[in-house]
Amino acid sequence: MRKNNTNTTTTTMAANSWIIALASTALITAVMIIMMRIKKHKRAVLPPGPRGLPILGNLHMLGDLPHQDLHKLSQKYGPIMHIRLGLVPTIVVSSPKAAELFLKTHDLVFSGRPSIQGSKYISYGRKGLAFAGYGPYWREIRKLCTLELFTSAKIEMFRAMRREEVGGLVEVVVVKGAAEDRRAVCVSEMVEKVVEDMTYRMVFGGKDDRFHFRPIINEVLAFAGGFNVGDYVPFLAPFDVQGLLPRMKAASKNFDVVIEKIIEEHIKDAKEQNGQVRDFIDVMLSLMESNSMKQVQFGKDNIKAIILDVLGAAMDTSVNVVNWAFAELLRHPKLMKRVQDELRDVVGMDRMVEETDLPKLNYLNMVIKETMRLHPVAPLLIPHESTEDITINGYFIPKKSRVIVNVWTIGRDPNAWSEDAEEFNPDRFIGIDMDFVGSHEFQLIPFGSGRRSCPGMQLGLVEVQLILAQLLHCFNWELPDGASPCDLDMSEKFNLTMARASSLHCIPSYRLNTLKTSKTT
Ligand code: HEM
Repeated sequence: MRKNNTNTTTTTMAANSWIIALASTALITAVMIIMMRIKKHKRAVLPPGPRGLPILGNLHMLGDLPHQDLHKLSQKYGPIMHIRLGLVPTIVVSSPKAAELFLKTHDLVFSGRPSIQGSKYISYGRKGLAFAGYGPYWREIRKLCTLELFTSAKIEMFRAMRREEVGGLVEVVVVKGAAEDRRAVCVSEMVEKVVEDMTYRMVFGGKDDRFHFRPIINEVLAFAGGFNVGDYVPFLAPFDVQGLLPRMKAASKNFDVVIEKIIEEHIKDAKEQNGQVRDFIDVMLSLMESNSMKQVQFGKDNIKAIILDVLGAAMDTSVNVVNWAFAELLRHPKLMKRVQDELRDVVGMDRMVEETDLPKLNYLNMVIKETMRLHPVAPLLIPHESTEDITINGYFIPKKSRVIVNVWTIGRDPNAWSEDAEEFNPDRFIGIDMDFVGSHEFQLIPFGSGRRSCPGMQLGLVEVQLILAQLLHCFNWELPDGASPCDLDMSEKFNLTMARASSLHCIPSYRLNTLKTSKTT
């Protein structure tokens, strides 16, 4: 008995020594790993930046126009700057060279998107594209969008629809007599309406009274672009100090009710259509039925989230480019005349512009580039997030840092654009082969660049070119009440996208020899 007890005690002691030895080894390894990380971090310093407050960090330094506040800070701290938004380390990138490092050289590391509190409402729990984190899900959805929705074939498929809608825009101005009576019209409202209608027809196959998606799109953009304290100071999230959540919940519920009905109608109609695809919903429903996605269980929520992304991404962006270009041309009547002279030479005065004319309108295309340089519609892109620790130019950037690329500053960089960078001068593009995604030393990137760049760029550009060309070809425009072009208000309003703070009102007068619209040609 005693012997037995002694044996058990010896076995227990041996087991204990093993446990102690293992625990000590684990502890020493853990301490060594931590020491190595500390050492690594000590060697690599964070990029320079302003000191922040406890908890809030630098949030208090950002006002209604955060791109301008960040611009001023970057003038002091340089093109790779570190700030803290609440508890979140944030890197602000503000020069073409720095943008190339983040969006090209190390694109893979910076292709993440931060998870935001509102994603439950604005993207059905990150089931769309724009707010999905980097990984197999995002890759599969991105492939769907680029191969099935925003292809050249789809852009072509909707050409007749765009012709009809933009032709209708001209008719409204003429038929309502504004051009004849020399009455001012609200150009911003007209452009917003035509882009909305084109988007609805492309996504849903029609436009009807149920589609009042503008309010939810505004809420989505406000939530995604606004600086929601809960996203930066997680322990404050449950308190919703800015009162954003109830607004968001209501908007997303309204959207869901309408979109559910529209999808159900499409499912019913599909049976009678014999598989004929009319719009984006049809495309996605056929993918849902074929069950062909490898990584993704593709269901109705995925379709809804993608639709919400497309509406958010397509409606405000093109409208803002047209509005800013129109405003710059009103401010520079000589440049407006050059665009109109080009239209007269290329298209003639006996017919309206067709999409086949667009590639020949070189000067108009330079005007659009110059507009997007000075007035990028997403001045801070959509925030990116680093997916691992990385050291760039000797600066340590921790995993899960938010990365903001200030395209607004890049478009004004005097080293890239010379001393007249603040001037609106489309001629600066003469003889320079520069695309919109950084082909020329990353100077012009209004659609971003790399993996997360805009997949709808071609579609957006066609819409912008067509609307601008048609409005400038069919009408001469002047400001009402004898206002001087240099008095035109050019203030900005930030809501993830950057709109004009005030609407554009101007007086049209008809320019073509005959009234040939979509109905008569
Ligand atoms: C002139 C019009 C447009 C401009 C200036 C524009 C600009 C942008 C920008 C700056 C981004 C973010 C890039 C980044 O974070 O690095 C983006 C993303 C996106 N855009 Fe556009 N866009 C336009 C039109 C469109 C259109 C017409 C569509 C679809 C019909 C679209 C769909 C998207 C989507 C889905 C994303 C998210 C991509 C992702 O996260 O993978 N955009 N766009």
